[in-house]
Amino acid sequence: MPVRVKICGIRDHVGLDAATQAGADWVGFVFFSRSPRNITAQAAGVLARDMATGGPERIGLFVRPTDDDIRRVLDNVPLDGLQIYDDADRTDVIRRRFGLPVWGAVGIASMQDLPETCAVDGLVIESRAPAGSDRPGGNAHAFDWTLTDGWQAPVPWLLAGGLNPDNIQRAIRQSGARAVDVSSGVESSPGVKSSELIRRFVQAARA
Ligand SMILES: O=C(O)c1ccccc1NCC(=O)[C@H](O)[C@H](O)COP(=O)(O)O
Repeated sequence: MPVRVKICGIRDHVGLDAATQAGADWVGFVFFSRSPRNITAQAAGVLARDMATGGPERIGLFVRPTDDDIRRVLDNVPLDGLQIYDDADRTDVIRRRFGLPVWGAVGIASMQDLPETCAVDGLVIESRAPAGSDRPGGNAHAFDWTLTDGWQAPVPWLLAGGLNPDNIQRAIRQSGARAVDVSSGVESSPGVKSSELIRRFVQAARA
């Protein structure tokens, strides 16, 4: 089974088309106002509805969302899953309330941070936000990939944080990941996706 790839922080057709053509498994829309990748529900709705069946699945990212935050997005955007930050206690409730698969994002600094159990459908394992960052993800910040090598993950998981076309093969080798998630590493500037970097990233991840 080839390594599965998520291209996160899609904001326009350039990024979406590049991710689709490269054969990405998922694309992510970030609903977090402090992110350079923030997208409105209206704009994400246009992109998400334009996507052909059989292409990438559509994941919505939220940081400590209220039910209303999620509902407002779902009223406009057909999503296939939710990725939740900083709200481990509520992920199970969110999952049952909205009837969609939920991934929990976990920032790790040491092996002790790797969950042994969880009430989500998937985990996004990424580095803890560096000091001074005002967002829990999308920081282009990598962690020691060997930490996950040999980890008995309770559910399928994605490796994230600081990945790019030049380090992805080493990251996969060292971490044992079978799915990966990238945002900053396929951008020409914060929030602006590069078709060429997306193509190179997916190709390298699957090589
Ligand atoms: O991208 C953001 O700005 C962001 C803001 C708040 C929560 C999550 C965010 N991004 C998540 C991702 O793009 C990925 O899941 C992951 O963090 C990889 O990011 P990067 O290190 O930029 O590749």
